[in-house]
Amino acid sequence: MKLQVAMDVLTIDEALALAEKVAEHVDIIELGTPLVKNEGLAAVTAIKQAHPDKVVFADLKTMDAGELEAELAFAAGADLVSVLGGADDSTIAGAVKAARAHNKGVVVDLIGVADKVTRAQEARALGAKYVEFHAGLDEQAKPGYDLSVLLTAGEKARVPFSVAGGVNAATIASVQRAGADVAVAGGAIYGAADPAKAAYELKSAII
Ligand SMILES: O=C([C@H](O)CO)[C@H](O)[C@H](O)COP(=O)(O)O
Repeated sequence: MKLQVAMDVLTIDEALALAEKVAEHVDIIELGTPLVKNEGLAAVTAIKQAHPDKVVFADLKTMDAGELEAELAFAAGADLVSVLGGADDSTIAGAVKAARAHNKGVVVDLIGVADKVTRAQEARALGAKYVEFHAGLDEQAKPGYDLSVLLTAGEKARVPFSVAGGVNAATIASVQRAGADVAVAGGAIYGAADPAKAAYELKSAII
């Protein structure tokens, strides 16, 4: 299982500083949606230039104009882009078309999708490299939030998948047991007193 750091910081300088600290411990560096909205695709270019050996994930959460948005991000240096599972099939297919033209990939993010298992299988059939079983920051903040719901759905879908939703040192082993291909950790890394140590510990917990 790979480890992805989700950089939910707001500036290119903060992102470069964080990536510098954690890159050696992670496989995939994600530019969080707030960062891309705040700084634009220049943030993607800056991170890819600083870390050309890492897979760079632009968390665009595209909902429309799939081919155009994906094309822009791949041209800026992204290796992976996210499209929302709630988008029309044609939006996912458009992003996949752009990905194939660049030999890159599309991750379909199932945040907010009610039937995640069915949509995961549909997204995969549309050409997604993998799907993300994801509970966003707002959903995580609700009382009774439970990561295991995502893990159960991921196991059931039988497609390549990542898991994002407050993954931390206490839960990453369960993410791997569920069969995830990628564990995504944001707050557990960028919110730690020592992000490098946190990333190292998460990576070390992966067998
Ligand atoms: O995608 C995310 C969220 O929608 C804000 O952009 C997060 O990066 C993702 O949830 C992972 O972060 P944590 O939940 O803090 O691990």
